[in-house]
Formats: sequence, structure tokens, C-alpha cells
Amino acid sequence: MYSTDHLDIPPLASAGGTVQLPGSKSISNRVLLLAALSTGHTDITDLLDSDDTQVMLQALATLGCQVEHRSNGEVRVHGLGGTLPVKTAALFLGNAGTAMRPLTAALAVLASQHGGQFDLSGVARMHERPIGDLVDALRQLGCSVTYTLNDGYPPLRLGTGEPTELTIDAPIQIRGDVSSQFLTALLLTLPLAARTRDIHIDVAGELISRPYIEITLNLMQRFGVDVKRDEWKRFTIPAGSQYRSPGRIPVEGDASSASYFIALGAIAPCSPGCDGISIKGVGLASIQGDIRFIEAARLMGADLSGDASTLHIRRGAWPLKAIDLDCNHIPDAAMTLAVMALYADGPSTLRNIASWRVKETDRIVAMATECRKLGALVEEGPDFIRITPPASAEAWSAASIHTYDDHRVAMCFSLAAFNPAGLPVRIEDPKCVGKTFPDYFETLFEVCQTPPANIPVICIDGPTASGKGTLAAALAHRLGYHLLDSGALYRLVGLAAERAGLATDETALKAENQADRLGELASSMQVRFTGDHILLNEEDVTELLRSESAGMAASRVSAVPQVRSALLGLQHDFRQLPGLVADGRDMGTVVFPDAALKVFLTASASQRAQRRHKQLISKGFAANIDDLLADLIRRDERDSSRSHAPLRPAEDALQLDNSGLSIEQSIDQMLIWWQDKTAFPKV
Ligand SMILES: Nc1ncnc2c1ncn2[C@@H]1O[C@H](COP(=O)(O)OP(=O)(O)OP(=O)(O)O)[C@@H](O)[C@H]1O
Ligand SMILES: Nc1ccn([C@@H]2O[C@H](COP(=O)(O)O)[C@@H](O)[C@H]2O)c(=O)n1
Repeated sequence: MYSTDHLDIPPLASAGGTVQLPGSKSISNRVLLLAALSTGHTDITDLLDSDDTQVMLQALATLGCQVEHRSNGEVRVHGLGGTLPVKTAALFLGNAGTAMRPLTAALAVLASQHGGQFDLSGVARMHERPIGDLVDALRQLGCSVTYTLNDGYPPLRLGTGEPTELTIDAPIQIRGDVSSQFLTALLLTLPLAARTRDIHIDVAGELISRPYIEITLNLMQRFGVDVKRDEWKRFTIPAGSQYRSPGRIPVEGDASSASYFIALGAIAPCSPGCDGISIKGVGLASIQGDIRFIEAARLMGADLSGDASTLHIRRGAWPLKAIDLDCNHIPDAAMTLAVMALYADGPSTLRNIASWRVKETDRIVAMATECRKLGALVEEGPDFIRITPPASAEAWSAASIHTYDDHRVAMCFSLAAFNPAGLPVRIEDPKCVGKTFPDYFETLFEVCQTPPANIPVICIDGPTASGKGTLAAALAHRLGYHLLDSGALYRLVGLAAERAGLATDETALKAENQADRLGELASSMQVRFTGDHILLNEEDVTELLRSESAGMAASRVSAVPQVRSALLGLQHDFRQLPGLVADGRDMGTVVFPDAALKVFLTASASQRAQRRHKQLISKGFAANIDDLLADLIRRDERDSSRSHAPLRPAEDALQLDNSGLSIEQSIDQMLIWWQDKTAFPKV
């Protein structure tokens, strides 16, 4: 997951490949609660691992429900069978509506039955999301529910600590037109109270988001409770209902998350050698309502096929066709249509989406504001949004997309990177996707392509121990970019030469064919970078490479043109989405001459010797400061005087002498320079 401040997505050109979707959030959290309320244990496969499911798992653990993460990746929940081992608890539920609503209902009923008291709270936005209709329904049942901050909204206190009688004689009334999660919460809970008689739930008003209720009923049935439904008005929980574990239950891929990749297939030209986007984990037989997004995508022109558990999408009509659609049945996935509308042949209107206003943020306002930033004309109403795409390529703007702590806003707008103007898109706070799809951007980058020239590179060159590596790693971390420590490649060649018995001293290098042998060695060595570790022929040589003798050997082999040419392709391969920070001696002059930002980093020789001394001592290497100073002067001299790719600033490099700067100050300076190079408005 990208935990950076923002993520800059370069302009994207094409897409192709296969995406494996994470589990559905709606199914995951329902299954977790059902498993906890059941008798017996339930093994859940493909459970979504995200912020919202973590919140639910944590809450269940606090309530005394045993949850095991098994070695085969399954999660085993030991059901409580309607008991309540923990009688008081304070539960923090973040911004997870799929945890707050069902747990409110379940704990209110269990607290009444067994005597208990529970405090439920969340993030600030959760305290702005209405829950009054659910609370009113629970009070009809005789449950004690108290608002501890503002009437109608969490935080809540459930129960008094003492058992109280539940009133189940009359049908329970619940509003259906604000959030279907209120009805889901009651449906999931009331089998706990339907021991001796039927319980009826009557829906007041038009029930929205019905597909989510269908998921609820489907899953309840798998846990042994058959709810009778009369139209969408009355639901009856039969007397004697009791949840029983189905043993094992799979979670299908998230259909709402599929919408981004369906849209991607519809928007992006196919990458060479690819045949569109394949999605695994969810298909035409999905029980999730958002699977009907495929109908909307087809209306807009997507060429879409599939079977029970997979989907396949290619670009069909282009530009996409504008639509005017009632989106009540696909409230979450419909946000993706708003971004598809940016590529349509006219204005698109998405109707009946009033529920957007009470989601993670007011999504009508959010989508309208951010689409406008990109250059679209947007009209918004109480329950609709109309989007007119930018009139021409020139009308698009490079936008910094504010994401409102809303995972769907972040994911949708990544697709704006296919804009015809070839502009990058900045996604602020990309980690908000952790709510449902922590690896969304990594998955996107795996199936998207763009010419290397579109992928930004920051080069940091300079003499030894000037702080290049430190600065490059910090910048890559801050920007979510890949990192190339090119010096490590030369160090690897030095080490590989030593292992192969190839001498690298001056006399040996003058011998016939020695340079060719070293070049061949450099092209054939098996190198693997895994996290912070470097493997040479599968041996972890990370520590070995950092010694000063490895640095000197590197300096010798790096003067060999055959070695430098052999390593060129390997270095270019590091230029991957979303960007690269590369450090070395010739990054800006030879390897990435088109880099957007080139910095030549220097510091006085004595400063550098002191830094290196400190660094080596802290790693347990023996070091003498005078020897280090002499060595680094020798190394600089050799690196600067060689005929091939000598150490020198690129003509367009910015020079930074960091002798008097702290590491943080150097990073800040680089970030200022980088921001100046980007197309995004300054904040
Ligand atoms: N601005 C700075 N102020 C103080 N110490 C620094 C600064 N920059 C880097 N250092 C320290 O100097 C040491 C050497 O830095 P680093 O290894 O990043 O240099 P380098 O230029 O990559 O060297 P080499 O080219 O030999 O790999 C590190 O221990 C680092 O923490
Ligand atoms: N682009 C580069 C990077 C490094 N070298 C040579 O390798 C030696 C070791 O580099 P470190 O950055 O890891 O210290 C260095 O002294 C250079 O001779 C290079 O030539 N080009």
C-alpha cells in the first residue's frame, strides 16, 4: 500500500493483463459477524484484509470471539452461538459502516438478553453518518440505546448492564430510504431474538440499495436462517431461527472494486500483445449488486464478456457513449461511471444517488469538485450529478485530487491518467484505499503501460559518501517511487569478479580480454533485489557489498566500458510506474539523460570522511578516518578522470552542497525542486 502524502500517476497509455480481486468488503464483514453469532466454527476463505475488516475482527476479538489466522490463509471464527462472554467493552469502529451498523444492532439485542453495556465510536466522519433510524427500530424492540454525543449519530452506548425484556410482538418499523445497512443490521441480528415466535420487519419508504439486502439474505441462508420476504416491504424471521456454521465459506471478489478494472478495460487501448483486462474472483454469477455495473459499462461501450467467476473487458465504443442512468441499484460502483463520463461523447447524468451524500464523504460534492478540477463541467443536484467531459484535450488540467478519506474517490480518479492531454494525476492520501483494496495502485500499475519517457526519474549523482543513497532512499519512500542504487550494481560486479577469480587491479585490467571477461560477467550475473536485500546468485550479499573494499573494487571495474554497457539495460529496467529515484555517478549524464530532475550532491571531503567513518563504525566495521579520507579522495579522482561516463554534473543538474545541511533539510530542498518540476498546482 502507498502510505505517501500523495501519489503522482504518470500519464498512462494502455492496459492489459489479469487482475485478482481482493474479497468483497460487504460479504467479508457480514460473514465475520454471522460466523461469530453461529454455533460451531467457520473457516472463511479469501476474506478481505483491509481497514474495515480489521476493525470488525478487532471488535469480535474484544467481545471474546476467538479468531484464528490459519497457515493456509483461511480465517477460522469460533462462533459464540448467541452467548456474550464479555459484558462490557468500548469498540472503536473507524469509518466502517459495515461494522458500525450491524454491531450496533447485534450488541443492543445481546446486551438486553444477557445484561451488558457497550460503547461504540468511530472517526469524526462516522459521527456525522446518520444512524437514528436504526436506533429508533432497536428502541421499538425495547433495547436501551443512548446517544453519547449528538442525537441521531454515533457514538452510542448500548445496554444498561442489566437484562431487559425484548418486545417482539408488533412488527418492527425501519426506514429503507436512507441506508439499506439499517435493514441489514436488523435482519442479521433478529434471529437471536426469534426463539419462540416470528419477528416481522416492515420497511417504511422506498428501500434503496436492494442488492445489498439480497446479499444479506443469501448469506443468512448459508448460515441456516431463511428469511421470508414479501415484496420489499415485509421481512419475516421465522420462530426457532438459529445460526449454524456452514463449516467453510468462500468470500467472492469485491464487485465494487471490479468496477475500476472494468472501466480500465473500457477506457484503455490494449497493450501490445495483450487482449484487454481479465478479472478473476468475481463474475457473472456474483451475488453482489454491484456486478450490475457491467450493464452500465456496456451501455457506455465496454466490450465485456465473462463466466461465473471471471470477467473480460476490452475497449469497445470510443469515445465512450454518454448515459443517463438511474444508479440506485449500484450506488458504490456508480462513482466509477462518473470518471468514465470524462471520456464520453457528451454529458452523462447519474440519477437517484442521494445515498452518496451520507457515505464516507458527501460523494456528490466530492465527485463534482474533483471532476471540475480535471476540466469537466459538472452540475449537481440533491440526488444526481451531470458530467460534461472536457471539451478537448487542451481543456484537461493536471489535477491534485483530494480524496476526502474516501477509498472510492481515490480509486476512481486514478483512471483520469488516461486523459488525452497526457497529463499526470495526483492522488492525495492514497492510503485511504486501505479501507477495501490496500494494494489497489500496485495492482493498477501491474496492468498499465506507458512509454518510459512518461515515467518520471529523479537522478542524484555525486562523489562517494555525499549522502546520495540516503537521500535517494528517503525521496523514493516519500514519493512512492522505485529506487535504483546503481553503485550496488558495480559493487556486485566487483564481488562477482572476486568470486570468479578475475583480478580487477590496474595491471590485470590491462591484460587482453580481461575487460571483455568482466563485461560478460556483468551481463550474466544473477541479481535479485528483494526489499532491502541484494542477492547475487541467490546469496544474500547486502552486508558484504557495503564494505569499503567492495566500494574500491566497484570503482575499479566501473572504469571498464564493457561493464558499463552490460549494466545499462539492467538500470533502464528500474524505470517502472509510478517513478524512479536513481543514485550514482552517471545517472543524469548517461543512464537517464531525460530525467525530470537531476541533482549533483556534494559535501566537503572531510565531512564525507567523517560521515563514512560514523556509518561504518555504527555497522560494526573497523574504520580509520585518515584512511577513509585518503580512500575517498582516490575513489573520487578515479571516478572523475575515467574516460567513460566520468563523475561530473549533468549540464542541467542542480547542485546541492549539503556539508552544512541535515538529512531532513536536504530532503526538503529536493522536494521543493521536485514540486517545481511537476505539473500540479502548488498547495
Ligand atoms: N546531510 C547529511 N548530514 C549528515 N549526514 C549525512 C547527510 N547525508 C548523509 N549523511 C550520512 O552520511 C553517510 C553516507 O551517506 P550515503 O551512504 O547516503 O552516501 P552515498 O553518497 O550514497 O555514498 P556512496 O556513493 O559511497 O554509496 C550515511 O551514514 C548518512 O546517514
Ligand atoms: N552510476 C554509478 C554508480 C557507481 N559507480 C562506481 O561504483 C562505485 C561504488 O558506488 P557507490 O555509490 O556504491 O559507492 C563508485 O565509486 C563508482 O566508481 C559508477 O561508476 N557509476
